[in-house]
Amino acid sequence: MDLDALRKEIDSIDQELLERLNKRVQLAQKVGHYKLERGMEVYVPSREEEVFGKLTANNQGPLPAEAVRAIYREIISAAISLEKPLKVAYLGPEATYTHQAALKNFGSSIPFTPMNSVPDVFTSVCRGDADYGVVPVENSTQGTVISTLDMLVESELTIVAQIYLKISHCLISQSPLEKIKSVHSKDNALGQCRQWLARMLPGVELVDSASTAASVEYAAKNPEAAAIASRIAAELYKVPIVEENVMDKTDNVTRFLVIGRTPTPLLGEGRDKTSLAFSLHDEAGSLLKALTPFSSRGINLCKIESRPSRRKAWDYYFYVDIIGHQDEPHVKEALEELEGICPVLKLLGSYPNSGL
Ligand SMILES: C=C(O[C@@H]1C=C(C(=O)O)C=C[C@H]1O)C(=O)O
Repeated sequence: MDLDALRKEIDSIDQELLERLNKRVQLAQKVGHYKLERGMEVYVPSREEEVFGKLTANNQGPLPAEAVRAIYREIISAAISLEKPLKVAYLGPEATYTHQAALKNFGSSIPFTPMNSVPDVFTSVCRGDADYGVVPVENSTQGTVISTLDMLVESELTIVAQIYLKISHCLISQSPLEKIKSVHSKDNALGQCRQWLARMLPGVELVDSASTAASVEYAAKNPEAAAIASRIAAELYKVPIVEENVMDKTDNVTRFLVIGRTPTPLLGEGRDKTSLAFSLHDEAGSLLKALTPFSSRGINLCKIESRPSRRKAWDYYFYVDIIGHQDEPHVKEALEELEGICPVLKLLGSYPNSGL
């Protein structure tokens, strides 16, 4: 085999690819002008999903589907940044899992701004300081991020996309296991490692922090403290990893939401999800009545949970995710019917049911 000849061929393909990529980006810029002139959003998650879907369906290999998606994520990220400089706020500081989710969704050409709390992310998008926000919403082991659900009902923003991220926690500290006096992390992350902590560090104080990355910053300054966070956070804040994979379940996944001001257009073919919240009258059968508009139309419910409404004691909001888009006639009809049944109904957004 002639190594030089193979490399020459690679160089020539790279040149071709680069020319084609620049051509592609120029077309995206034209689309960008069209959208900006009409006040349309530049970032369109449903169109991106269509692009990813076509590419992975037509992919002949040997590139695996995830690699095709990752490559195109970066191409589209660069295209968007040439259409309009987008600003994305996320639950920071740098190197939180939310930061990693933001990168997975928007690619590395988009500038990200860390915020101190979930409500601050919402405020930043509401005020127009950021175009989009990224927040965690639920973890497969530990459940809901309450502040996100509360903010979704309170704010006028809409969910425009979702992101799933595999979460592998590390115990991070300057001290070995036997010298650790306290373990710090976000409450949801501590919960994901509860059994491991009870087994390996019984009796050690567990302290809630604003974020996983903030707990590593704390462990950098306090030698007897440990943090639970990602490998990336340990590397960024230069604190040693004492133990990897300290979460109780290895298939530990967190779902994040991208929030924005304008709804995402329909993708279709059962590939959309809609999130909503409603309250009920205090009477027998009211939950059954509220779910019938969906079941009678064959609309699949993929999540339901309840939280205190904060309006009055023992009044609840039910958070429901359904398969379908609010612009589809059968979903629209179900929502209209539901409006007549529930004292409060709030649509939280329709968006592509993807992001894996
Ligand atoms: C070019 C567009 O704008 C953005 C860039 C896309 C792309 O590069 O394929 C796809 C969707 C949008 O987020 C578009 O809307 O088609």
